[in-house]
Amino acid sequence: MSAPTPFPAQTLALAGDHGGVELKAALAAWASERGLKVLDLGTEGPESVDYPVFADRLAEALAEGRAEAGVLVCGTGIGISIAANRHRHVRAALIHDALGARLCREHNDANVICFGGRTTGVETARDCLKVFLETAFEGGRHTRRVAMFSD
Ligand SMILES: O=C(CO)[C@H](O)[C@H](O)COP(=O)(O)O
Repeated sequence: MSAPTPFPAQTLALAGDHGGVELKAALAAWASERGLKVLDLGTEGPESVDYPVFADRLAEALAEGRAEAGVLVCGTGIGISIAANRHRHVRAALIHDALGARLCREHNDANVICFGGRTTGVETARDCLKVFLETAFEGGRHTRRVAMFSD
């Protein structure tokens, strides 16, 4: 059931706090069915945990080449995206719709997509993740701007 993807992600890492645990599980199952390797970095259950820890875990997995793309989920997706973007190699986008999912790849070369488990439904998040994985970075004028993130 694997589909060709212009975003060369073979392994998708997922992480999140207790506010995102159910959405993360649904997205992990979807990604696995789609033929992606899935690296679930926790959290596993409903016990309260601190989302920066999980943003850091995912950033480390990307830096070490254990995954090429990531999904982060907390209650709103806000805190975990802020935490993830403190890492220079992470370009994390908090996404609510398919247009955002497309544009964060085309314009921003996002390598991590973030969702709110308390704000975004499973179906919407799945649609957004599909678009995210199927959309290539456009390059051109956006290359210069994205390079400025790490200057
Ligand atoms: O969305 C989040 C951060 O942006 C967290 O999931 C949220 O703050 C956790 O809240 P609580 O401890 O009340 O479950």
